[in-house]
Formats: sequence, C-alpha cells, structure tokens
Amino acid sequence: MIRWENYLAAAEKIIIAYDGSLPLHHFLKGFFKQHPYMGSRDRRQISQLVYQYYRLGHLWKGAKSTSERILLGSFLCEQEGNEILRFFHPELNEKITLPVEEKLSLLGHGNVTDVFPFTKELSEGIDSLAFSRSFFVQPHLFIRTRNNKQFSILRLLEKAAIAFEVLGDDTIALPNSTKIDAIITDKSWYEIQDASSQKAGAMFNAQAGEQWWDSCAASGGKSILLLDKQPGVKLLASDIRTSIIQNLHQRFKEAGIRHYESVVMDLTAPVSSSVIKDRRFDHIILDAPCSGSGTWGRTPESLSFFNEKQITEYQQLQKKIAANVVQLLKPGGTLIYITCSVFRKENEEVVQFLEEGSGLQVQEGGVIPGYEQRADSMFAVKMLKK
Ligand SMILES: C[S@@+](CC[C@H](N)C(=O)[O-])C[C@H]1O[C@@H](n2cnc3c(N)ncnc32)[C@H](O)[C@@H]1O
Repeated sequence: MIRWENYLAAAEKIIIAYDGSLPLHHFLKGFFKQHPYMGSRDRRQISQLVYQYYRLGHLWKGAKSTSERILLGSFLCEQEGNEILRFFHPELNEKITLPVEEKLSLLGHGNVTDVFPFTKELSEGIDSLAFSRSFFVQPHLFIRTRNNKQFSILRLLEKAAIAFEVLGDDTIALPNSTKIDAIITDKSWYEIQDASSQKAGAMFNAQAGEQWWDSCAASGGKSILLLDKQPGVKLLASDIRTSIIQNLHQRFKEAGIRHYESVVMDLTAPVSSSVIKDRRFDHIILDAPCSGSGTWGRTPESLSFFNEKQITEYQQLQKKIAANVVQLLKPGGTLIYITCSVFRKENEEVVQFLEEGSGLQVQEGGVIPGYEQRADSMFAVKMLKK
C-alpha cells in the first residue's frame, strides 16, 4: 500500500473504534501511543482526516461509506489542494478552492444544515445556515491581552511570523495550532480566552468593594476577566470539582491575583446547607454547565455522539443551580447567566424560568454568535433581582 492508502485505512480504523466516550483528542493520543511506528507527520495527517470526517456531522450519514466520507470531509474542509485528495479524487482536488456551498452542489447535495441535526432546538439569533457552514472551518485560538502588554505581544507574534488578527483593544485571533506559551513566556501578559467569552465579560460592570460570586468558576477564566476590569472587587469563586479549583489557584498565581476566596461546592444541593449560606452578593456570575454546543467547532465529534435527550437534562441541572444561586443575590443585584450553548432550552427557557420563579428581570444580553469570526457561540444575559 502506498502512504495515502495507509493514512485513509488508519483514519477509518480510528473512526470505527471510537465510541465518543472520551474526547477525540484523548482517544487519538492513546491510539498513536499504541502505534509508535507512526511519525509526527503521519499522526498529523491522520488526525486531520479524522477531524475533517467528524466535521461532516450528519451529512451523508448512512448514505456513503466511512472512507468516502473521510475524503469528502477533506474536500469540504480544505481550501488548498492536498496529496491524499489528489491521489483518490483528482477531480475534486482541482475544485478545492470553491466555496463550501458550491462544493456541496458539485457533489449533488446542497443542504448544509444536515451537518447539525438539532436546528429546531436553536436559540433565536443563531443563523442555522451560517452556524452549520462554520463546522467546516476550524475555529481560531483567541487570547486576551493583559496589563497593557498588547503592543509587546504583537511584536513577539510578528517576530515568530505568526499570522494574527487584532479584534479589539484586548482580543487577538491566532491560527489554532499556535504554540502561544512558547512565544510569550510570561503568563501574566495574556489569557487564552475565546472572543465570545471576552464579549460576555462586557456585562461585568463592577465597582470596587462589591461582593461578586463566580459560582461555576472552573479554572477562573471569567473571574480573571472580572478582576482585570475591576481589581477592587471582593471575589468568591466556587465549583463542584476540587481539581479544577486547584487549577484556579495555579492560574490566579500565574496571573498575579492574590486576593480572593474560593470554595468547593455542589450547587444542586440547597444553599441553606452550604458553607456560604449567610452571605449575600451584589452580583453573581453563573457560567452554567451546559451541552457546549456553541463550542462544537472545536470538538466536532460531538455532532455525531450528542444525544438530543441530554439537552433537557442540562436544562434541569441549570434550573436547579440557578434557582439555588439566586437565593444568595441581594435585592437590586444582578445575575449574569452564561452558557456556551446554542440551544433555546438551555438559554431563553432558563431565563424565562428565572423570571417566572425567582422574580428576576432581564436587563440586557442574548446570544453571542461567534461563527462569523471563527469563535465559539455563547449566550449571556444580565438579570436584575427586584
Ligand atoms: C462552563 S464551565 C465554567 C467555565 C468558567 N466559568 C470559565 O470561564 O472558564 C461550568 C462549570 O460548572 C461546574 N459545575 C457543574 N456542576 C456543578 C454543580 N452541581 N455545582 C457547582 N458547579 C458545577 C463544572 O465543574 C464546570 O467547571
């Protein structure tokens, strides 16, 4: 067999063995560990074929063979000719620079919305066509520059010959494969943070001395954004996972943040039994656990393995957590409800639940469609407690 046939066979083997229970990049790592004779170029090309296959989502599912779908994924996702396609489908390789819609009609299939099978679940403001089309393009890596270091960072990126785009005072878009920590060695200069997450932070209008609670903080991406905007805030960060709060401590240390409190807490349990039951906050950030459907451009395998029933399960979890956290919000305070989901059930319906059940009132916000700038799509709404 020649090299390209080996690549195609390996990609097919991976796809057949992969059941979605691990993130795809973990599974690929394990696969290549078991096949140490594959060099770094082989690994890169095979991984790319597998990812491009999953970017097809449900397009031609059951209608074409796995190997054919791998090659079609490569055709739809690439803009420059490649050896594998030239070998198997030279006629397609010649058309590689066409826009996606033209490629699809050339293949006799014009319906790009087949990629994402849950369009009827979408939040208002998400363009199903543009969203579906975005899966063929790998999202960018975004950084948020800190401590007035944007100028110095841009010089370093130029020196490293990285193609970047400046999207605002603090936001820089980079090719996804950029090894940013090797280029900028001082971690206090920037945070890796998606452009849409940075936009959600526009709702953090904080005053010094206010009590803020980042209730599902994970490793603290939103908390650091908040403290960069207003270092005088009194912050409590919490999460259900001890390990992620350890990561938060490390990340805060690297970011030069020392004044904060943290607690490990399950917010599905009644707040009355929690260690902070007597506290009241001026503002609460609830960046809720969710389907992550707005970020599936980074994990396209989710298109194949996500089960629609999970949307309702996430909604129930979100309602439970939201109803609990608002108990600790002062009257006149605000809840900033955030998800990285594009599903109405996790977004507008949870907001409606809070309006009806907890007396909160929407002040601003809605979906943040990231697909036009190769970013994640999110939902962020600020609600006032009367
Ligand atoms: C979307 S992530 C938060 C991302 C984070 N705010 C950031 O900016 O990087 C949601 C977090 O909710 C946490 N979580 C899930 N279930 C929870 C629960 N029952 N109580 C508290 N936190 C929970 C998860 O561990 C996860 O870290």
